[in-house]
Amino acid sequence: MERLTTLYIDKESHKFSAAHYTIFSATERERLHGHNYSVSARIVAPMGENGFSADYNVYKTRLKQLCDALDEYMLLAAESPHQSIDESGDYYRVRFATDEMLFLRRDTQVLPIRNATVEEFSHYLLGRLLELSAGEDLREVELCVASGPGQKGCAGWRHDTATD
Ligand SMILES: Nc1nc2c(c(=O)[nH]1)N=C([C@H](O)[C@H](O)COP(=O)(O)OP(=O)(O)OP(=O)(O)O)CN2
Repeated sequence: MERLTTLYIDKESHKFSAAHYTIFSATERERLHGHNYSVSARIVAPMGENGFSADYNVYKTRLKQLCDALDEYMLLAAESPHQSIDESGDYYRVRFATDEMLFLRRDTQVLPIRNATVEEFSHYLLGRLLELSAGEDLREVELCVASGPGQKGCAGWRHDTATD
């Protein structure tokens, strides 16, 4: 029987501070505000002969890199059905219901997500982590994003054995 191991990576340094607003409907959104988000991961991989599975330092480095790419930005959801985002010189011009908002482009990340929520951030970051980990023998990855203590969203991936 194959031996599998689960690695948990939950480091205080895996965090990003960002501004956002959650969109609830075509006419309702939160006010702009910020969170200190923290990112953690669970990785299932086969045990090697020498009692070592996947090198967690590799995944720590990647998670840090992903957090740094979002740190101290305004995060906008490009795929929201309720807002439009256009480039206007140095700014992104965002239209939501009757609101028009300008954000400096250099302070802003426009992400391929439908809402600026912990669940969408977790799916986005999981996708990015899997891209960085392509070709590695991983069986499951779960990535969680917390907007504060006690509230988080997680996205999961499982190796598709049908394609082996
Ligand atoms: N399913 C989700 N629901 C909500 C999300 C989310 O990402 N996914 N996000 C928010 C808000 O952006 C944000 O979390 C504000 O939350 P709130 O609980 O009001 O404030 P705090 O984070 O400061 O938490 P406290 O419990 O008040 O300390 C809302 N919903």
